[in-house]
Amino acid sequence: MSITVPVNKRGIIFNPIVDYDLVLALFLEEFNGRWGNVQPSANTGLEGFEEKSLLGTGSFGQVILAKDKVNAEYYAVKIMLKDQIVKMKQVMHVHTEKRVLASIKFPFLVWLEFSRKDNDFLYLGLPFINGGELFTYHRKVNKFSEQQARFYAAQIFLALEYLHYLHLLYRDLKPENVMIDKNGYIKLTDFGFVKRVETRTMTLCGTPEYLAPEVIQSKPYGSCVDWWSYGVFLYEMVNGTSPFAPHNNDIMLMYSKIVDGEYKMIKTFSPELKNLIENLLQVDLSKRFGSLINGNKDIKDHEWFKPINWFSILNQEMPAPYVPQIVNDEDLSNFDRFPDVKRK
Ligand SMILES: Nc1ncnc2c1ncn2[C@@H]1O[C@H](COP(=O)(O)OP(=O)(O)OP(=O)(O)O)[C@@H](O)[C@H]1O
Repeated sequence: MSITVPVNKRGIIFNPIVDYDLVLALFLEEFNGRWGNVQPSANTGLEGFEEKSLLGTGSFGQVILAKDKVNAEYYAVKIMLKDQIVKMKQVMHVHTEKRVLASIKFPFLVWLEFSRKDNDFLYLGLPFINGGELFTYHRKVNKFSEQQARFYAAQIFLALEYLHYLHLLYRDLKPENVMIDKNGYIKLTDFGFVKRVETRTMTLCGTPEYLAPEVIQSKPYGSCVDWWSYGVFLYEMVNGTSPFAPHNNDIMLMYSKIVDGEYKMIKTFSPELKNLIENLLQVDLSKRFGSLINGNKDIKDHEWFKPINWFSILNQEMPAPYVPQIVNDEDLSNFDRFPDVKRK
C-alpha cells in the first residue's frame, strides 16, 4: 500500500506515523528556535487583505474571512484584541497558540499561514476551512451513525496522537473546534488551551462538559485528559447529546457526576462502542485507555476501529460520509450566520 509522505513548509519530508522522533525533532527546532516557520509579525494590521465576513467569535475577538488582494487566496483570520488578552491574563496562552500553530503540520490540524499586528489587535492567519464546524452539521442531523462517527473519530485520534508525541496537550476537544474541509475530512482548530508538558500540569481549563475528573479536582494531569474528552466526544457524536450534559444548567451537579463517572450508557450503542467509551470515561487513571501499558494502541487497535484502515484515513483516501456543498470560495452557507464584519 502506498503511503503519502507529508511534506512540511520547509520541504522537509516526514511520515507522521512511522517516524515520530523526527517529527518531534522538527517540531522542537521550530517551537524553541525561530518562533516557528513564519516571519515575526509585520506591524501592518490587515493591510493588503479584503475583510469579507465574520466566521465565528471567540473569547478574545473574532475570526473573519479575508482575501489576500495580491494572490486572491482566502484565509480565516483570528483577530484578538490586545487589551482583552492582557485583562484576561491570556498573554502566555496566545503566545503558545501562535508558536504551536507555526510549528505543526499535520493533515487534521490547522496551521499558521501568517501573523500580523497593529496598535490594538493581533492577527493569526489560518487556512480557511470552508465546510463549517462539525458542531453545526451535527446539530442539523442530530446524531451520526457509528460508521460516520468512526470516520471523524479516527482523524481526531491521529491528530491527538500527533500532538501527544510532541508533548502537547490539546485540552479543548469539542465539536465546535472541529472544522470540516471541502472534501469532508476534518481539521482541529483553536489551540488556545494547548500546553507543552513533559510530565504533568495542573491548570483548570477546557469546556465544562468535556472536563476530565482530574482537571475538576485540580489534580496533576497529562495527556489522558484528552482521551477522556475523546470519550465524551464519541458518546455525543452517536447519541446527539453529551454524557454529562447539565440538567437545568446545574454545573455543580454536572461536575460531581463527572468526578463520580456517573453517566447513562446508551442501549442502542454497539457492544464495541460501549466498551470503548467505558474504557475512555474511566475516572480511575490506572484503568483509562490511553494511560495503560499499551498507551494509545489500546484505542487504535480497539474492535470498534476494526473497519478503519489508518493509512487510508491519513492519506485521505477513504470516501467521506458527508461532503459539504460549497458553491464558491466565499460560500458561508455551512457556517452559522453572523452580521457582517465591522471593526474600527
Ligand atoms: N481555520 C478556520 N476556518 C474557518 N473557520 C474558522 C477557522 N478557525 C476558526 N473558525 C471559526 O471561528 C470560530 C472561533 O474560532 P476559535 O475557536 O479558534 O476562536 P477562539 O477565540 O479561540 O474561541 P474560544 O472562545 O472557543 O476559545 C470557530 O468555532 C469557527 O466557526
